[in-house]
Amino acid sequence: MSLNSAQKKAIEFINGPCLILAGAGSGKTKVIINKIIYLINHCKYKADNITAVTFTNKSAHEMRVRLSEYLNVLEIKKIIISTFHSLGLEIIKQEINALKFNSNFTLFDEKDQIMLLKKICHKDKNIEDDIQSLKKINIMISYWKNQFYTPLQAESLANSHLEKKIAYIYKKYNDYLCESNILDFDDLICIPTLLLKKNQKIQHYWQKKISYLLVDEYQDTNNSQYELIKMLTKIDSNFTFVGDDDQSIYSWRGANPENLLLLKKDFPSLKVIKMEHNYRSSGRILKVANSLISNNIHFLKKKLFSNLEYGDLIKVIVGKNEENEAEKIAKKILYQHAIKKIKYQDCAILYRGNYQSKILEKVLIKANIPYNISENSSFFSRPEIKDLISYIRVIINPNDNYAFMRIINVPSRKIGLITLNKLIQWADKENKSLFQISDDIEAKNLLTERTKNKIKKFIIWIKKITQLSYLQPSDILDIIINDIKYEMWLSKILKEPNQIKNSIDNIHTLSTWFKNMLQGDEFEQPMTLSQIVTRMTLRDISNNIKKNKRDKVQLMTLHASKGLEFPVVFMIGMCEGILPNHKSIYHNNIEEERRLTYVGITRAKKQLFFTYCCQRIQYGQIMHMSPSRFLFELPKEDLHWNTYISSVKSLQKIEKNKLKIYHIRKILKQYKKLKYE
Ligand SMILES: Nc1ncnc2c1ncn2[C@@H]1O[C@H](COP(=O)(O)OP(=O)(O)OP(=O)(O)O)[C@@H](O)[C@H]1O
Repeated sequence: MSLNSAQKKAIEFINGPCLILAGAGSGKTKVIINKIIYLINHCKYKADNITAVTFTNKSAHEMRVRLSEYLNVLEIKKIIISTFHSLGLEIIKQEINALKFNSNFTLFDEKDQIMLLKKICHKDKNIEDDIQSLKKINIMISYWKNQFYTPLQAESLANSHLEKKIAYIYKKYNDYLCESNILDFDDLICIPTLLLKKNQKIQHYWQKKISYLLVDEYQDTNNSQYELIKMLTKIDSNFTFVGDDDQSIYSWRGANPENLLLLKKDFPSLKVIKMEHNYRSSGRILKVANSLISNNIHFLKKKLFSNLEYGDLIKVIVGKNEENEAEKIAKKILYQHAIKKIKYQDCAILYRGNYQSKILEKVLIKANIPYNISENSSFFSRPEIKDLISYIRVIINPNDNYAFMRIINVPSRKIGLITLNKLIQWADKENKSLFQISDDIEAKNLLTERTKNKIKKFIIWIKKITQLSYLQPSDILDIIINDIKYEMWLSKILKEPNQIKNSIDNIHTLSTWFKNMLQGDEFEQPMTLSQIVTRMTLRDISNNIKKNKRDKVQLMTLHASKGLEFPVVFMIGMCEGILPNHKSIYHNNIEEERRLTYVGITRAKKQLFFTYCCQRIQYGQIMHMSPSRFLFELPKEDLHWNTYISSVKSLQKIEKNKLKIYHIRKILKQYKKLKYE
């Protein structure tokens, strides 16, 4: 596959800062891969001086795999290919001596953060401590951190009494993290950025080490990530950032598409190269996508074009209610599969929010259509994995209170909440960790001898495991699982045999990952236990679980579909209040919703369907829905608004014509299970 002239230009421009404005499906992955190869083979860059930053761990992995077709494994291992967070972690680890904390720090994920905030807020009667309020506080703290505001600065900038209160919670939260030698995700960017700002020697070292920086999905960088980029580069550095302002869909996570414009200001010699040739979608799909996105304000103009065939009309399917909408989608898929011989796996159903998948799943099961749902929650959110990782966290850092709290009575050691509360109070009062308090439990009079013995037994066991550090990490994990009889515990607390099986499978998967990571593979160096756990907390493992390869329809949110492509795409719930959603309508943030719709449309290669329903049940009430405003922004001549076209009738016609194919009969049976008009 040869490169087009814009792609060539993008690869061969080396001397100076470069921004590639890459439209959807224009081959940006191909360009980044080829640029790395070009840097090494033609420009004599050393592999260990090249750093490529990707948006997810999954894309980092894919990049390594694709590079392995062209470079030798040793060379690939030398290139830093990671997310911003992993890069930050790398800098922290290497520069630990210049920082205030110990090298045995552990990482807090969102659930740990919420638990800590709950504890802090619980003491304050004026602050709500329900999960939604805690999440909002967490977002606020994260926002302040990413703006590099200290709790004091946050307090002085606070506009309301509530914000002042949250700034105070922020201080408590930060103090706790510092005392316990714990970092959260935002720290992984902010700490190295501040360090590089403060310490010129360290900054020069990293600027020299990363003599060529590539950043993918640049439009999704937030303020602190941009600051980190600036610390790692000089005004005339050689770098390539690839982005598409039309695919910026993470403003709710702090992403700032205006960072694209800032680049020109901060790096005046910036060369902007546009890639507008789309290799993915039919001409009609591209026309519709261009037409939609032209309603957004653009600072950097680009217009995608395609040389592929113009393609079929885009269908708008209308259901009476949600179930009927789902049934119509199911029928279309069965029709595509049976008549047009399209594989299930080539069909994707995209939606705005996970809540939309429920009825869809129900109908797909009913219609016997195999499907694969993209799990938004990471593998590490599963309770059994959380438990085991917490065990490892305590073994690495016994003072990690949240991990300690999670495991003290899992499996049950008959150490109840009352005892735990007493331990927490003592720990607070004496400014010690729960482990330290428990280690000194003999001195506490308020507990019975029996309870003390249970705690002592637990502490002795932790100490015993801590001393096994000479063993392989996977063996340590196996010992933990055996010692605590974890599988037996799961079988006891989980009622459904399926659930038990899944959980046990997950534990085995974790154990296998430990073994693999310990040995290293062609892309990764072997790791220590501490490195594995830190990496695992960082990694969105759900992306790396080997997906069942069977032929299945793909269900996922529009956000999760970014970067993917499918021959047939169904965009469902195309109505006001869903896409755009209520919140964006209320906050007048329609442009981001339009970009999200654009991302969805540009996933489709050959066929695109929009669906919506006239009535939905919301909060127990029937709501009358109107079609999404975005549908009216598309060229009329390219849409076919369907009142029901009976795919069943066409199937029956084929039957009548004596095309007695077993396959079609089977599909007809499936059809009949569904209600239809
Ligand atoms: N020069 C080329 N000739 C033919 N096909 C190409 C060329 N460049 C890229 N492609 C193909 O175009 C498709 C889209 O490429 P890719 O997935 O890299 O796009 P992208 O820019 O990352 O898209 P998006 O941002 O929408 O995810 C791929 O199937 C790729 O193989």
